[in-house]
Amino acid sequence: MDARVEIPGSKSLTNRLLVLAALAEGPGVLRGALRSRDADLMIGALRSLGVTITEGDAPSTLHVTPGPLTGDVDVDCGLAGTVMRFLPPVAALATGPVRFDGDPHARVRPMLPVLHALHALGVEVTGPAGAFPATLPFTIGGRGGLRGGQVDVDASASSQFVSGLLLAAARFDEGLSLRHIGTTLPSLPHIEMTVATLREAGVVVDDSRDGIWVVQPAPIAARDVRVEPDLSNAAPFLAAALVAGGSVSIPGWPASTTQPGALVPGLLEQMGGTASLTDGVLTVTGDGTVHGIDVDLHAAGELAPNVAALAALADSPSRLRGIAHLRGHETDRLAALATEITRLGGQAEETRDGLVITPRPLRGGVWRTYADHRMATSGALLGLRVPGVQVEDVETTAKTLPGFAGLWQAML
Ligand SMILES: O=C(O)C1=C[C@@H](OP(=O)(O)O)[C@@H](O)[C@H](O)C1
Ligand SMILES: C=C(OP(=O)(O)O)C(=O)O
Repeated sequence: MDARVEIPGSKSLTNRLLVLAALAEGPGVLRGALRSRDADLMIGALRSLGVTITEGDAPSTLHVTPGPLTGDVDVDCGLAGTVMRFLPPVAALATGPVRFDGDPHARVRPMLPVLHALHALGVEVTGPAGAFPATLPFTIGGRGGLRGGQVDVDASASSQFVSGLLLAAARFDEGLSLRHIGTTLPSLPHIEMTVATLREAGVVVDDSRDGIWVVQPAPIAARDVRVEPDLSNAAPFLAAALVAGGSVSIPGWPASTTQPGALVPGLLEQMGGTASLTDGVLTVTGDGTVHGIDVDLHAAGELAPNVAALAALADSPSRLRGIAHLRGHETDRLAALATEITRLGGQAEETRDGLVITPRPLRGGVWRTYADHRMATSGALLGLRVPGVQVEDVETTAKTLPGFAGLWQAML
């Protein structure tokens, strides 16, 4: 292979910057924004809350004009963790009830810690039949503002509980002092991304103590910002260079970033490739050799499905650790990966906090995707090596990368 692939904007940055633009003190612009199911659900929800969002010269240019946040609206979260975890604190600022729901599987993704935190901060949170909700669906009783203060959150199931509260916190009267009280904390780079985007918008955040974040109340600056490409979505393309042999280049690779996808080049080097960054173009080269890996992915769990697919094609066993929280992702990713790798003749076992994968000769068959975009891209990787792999519902990649199948085809 010798391919160059342009990757659209980062989901995590797009949905943070949309929330901050919606809460800002004036109109702002996002350039290079992702347009995908998750981003469009965020746009739709913010519009229904009273924010004006229009396209500029391209669909990826978004003009955001904040307005008074109005309630008595329904928010469809789809399967987007960023929508279901980032918007309830915003809804608390709206003037009326905001009803949240989503896809069938979204109804089992963990929500309780963020709902508990809002309740502790004085927000009315109700579930069906009046019970306190642990998952979607639920209703946030917006009162047009929130005092804020101190709150404890167990974020061991998802960093997004912390990010969501921090993103809205500058708009609370007293800001927020948030303490994580769980034993583990996944995806720390995503919390650092939240802190960085807040600081770039002029908000003062103190993160000098482990597990404690203090956000000062302040106006959020209106800005004109460019979104980096989604480095986690670059992962399957770069990994393809190892599986098929050859080179894959991604232009627009940032020199420094808070995206956990920054770990991709190093991971692929450990697994047998070489990586170089020249003039903003990241190139990974492989010769068809894939080595097994023993890796703790708690900081970058969203890379685990692609790493697991590579591991199933490797010349030695692999162990993926630190990713128990993947059981609460789009699907139970540990179960899904173990089941699907086994279905193709491989050997993959779940551990308490990850997977052990022992390479075996694989055969073709249907690779089920469980509505999970990263299961789909993982199946595509296996199909580069194993004849007859059929990826079920490849369009599920539209969650963060519509057009994945076309980009993949063009790469080959
Ligand atoms: O804040 C974010 O943008 C994300 C945080 C992470 O969530 P978890 O901490 O729940 O893994 C990550 O897996 C997800 O893809 C995106
Ligand atoms: C976990 C993921 O998504 P979400 O933002 O829905 O949590 C992911 O994209 O891998």
